[in-house]
Amino acid sequence: MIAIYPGSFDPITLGHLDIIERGSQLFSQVIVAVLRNPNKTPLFSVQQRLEQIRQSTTHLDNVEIDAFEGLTVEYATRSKAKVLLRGLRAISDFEVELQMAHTNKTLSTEIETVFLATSNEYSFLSSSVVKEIARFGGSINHLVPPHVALDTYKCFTHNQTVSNPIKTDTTEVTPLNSSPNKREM
Ligand SMILES: Nc1ncnc2c1ncn2[C@@H]1O[C@H](COP(=O)(O)OP(=O)(O)OP(=O)(O)O)[C@@H](O)[C@H]1O
Ligand SMILES: CC(C)(COP(=O)(O)O)[C@@H](O)C(=O)NCCC(=O)NCCS
Ligand SMILES: [Mg+2]
Repeated sequence: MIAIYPGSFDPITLGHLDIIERGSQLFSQVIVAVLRNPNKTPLFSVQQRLEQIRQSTTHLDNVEIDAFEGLTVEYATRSKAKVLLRGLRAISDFEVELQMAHTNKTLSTEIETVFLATSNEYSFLSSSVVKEIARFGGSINHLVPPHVALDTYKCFTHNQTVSNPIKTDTTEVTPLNSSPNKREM
């Protein structure tokens, strides 16, 4: 059975990756689908996000990456998917997700929404949190894959003084204000 995992993924986090990995154990194929949303101003272009997700999921044979516009259920029907996979972190997610699931059911009775509960260690984690931390020079190495950390730091370097240049070829990426000399007490 094919499942779509739709979302913004701006950028992909370890929380998303956890849902993708667990979903890939449950379904024959998982399509991670980035919504082309003209109403949002994302940090990363759709193309960048697709590449970030692709690099994060090379170890998963039955995971595909795609972008779509319009209604998710219509995209799911075109893709021959029967399931929309979504993650739940908290009650706040539940309210929004339940409304979305019910709305989608009115649009297509064929497609079911399946929720996976977040893993404990990622229950606080969102793309917004990652961007907020990176914007202020904090470390996001424990929150996103290394190449995504690098991309994200780069986005925020143009208007900041970087005392520790970001490494480009390692798995540990240096946050903007990680130098103790730069820290103001
Ligand atoms: N840490 C996480 N654990 C489980 N599910 C998650 C986690 N982060 C996001 N999700 C789920 O992934 C799907 C796509 O979410 P989305 O792209 O909005 O990410 P987000 O982290 O919520 O970003 P934003 O802060 O921009 O809303 C949603 O179903 C969301 O509930
Ligand atoms: C893309 C998404 C799944 C939400 O993703 P998000 O959790 O990243 O905000 C939702 O906004 C969506 O399905 N948008 C496409 C339009 C649509 O199908 N709307 C009806 C369901 S509310
Ligand atoms: Mg969200």
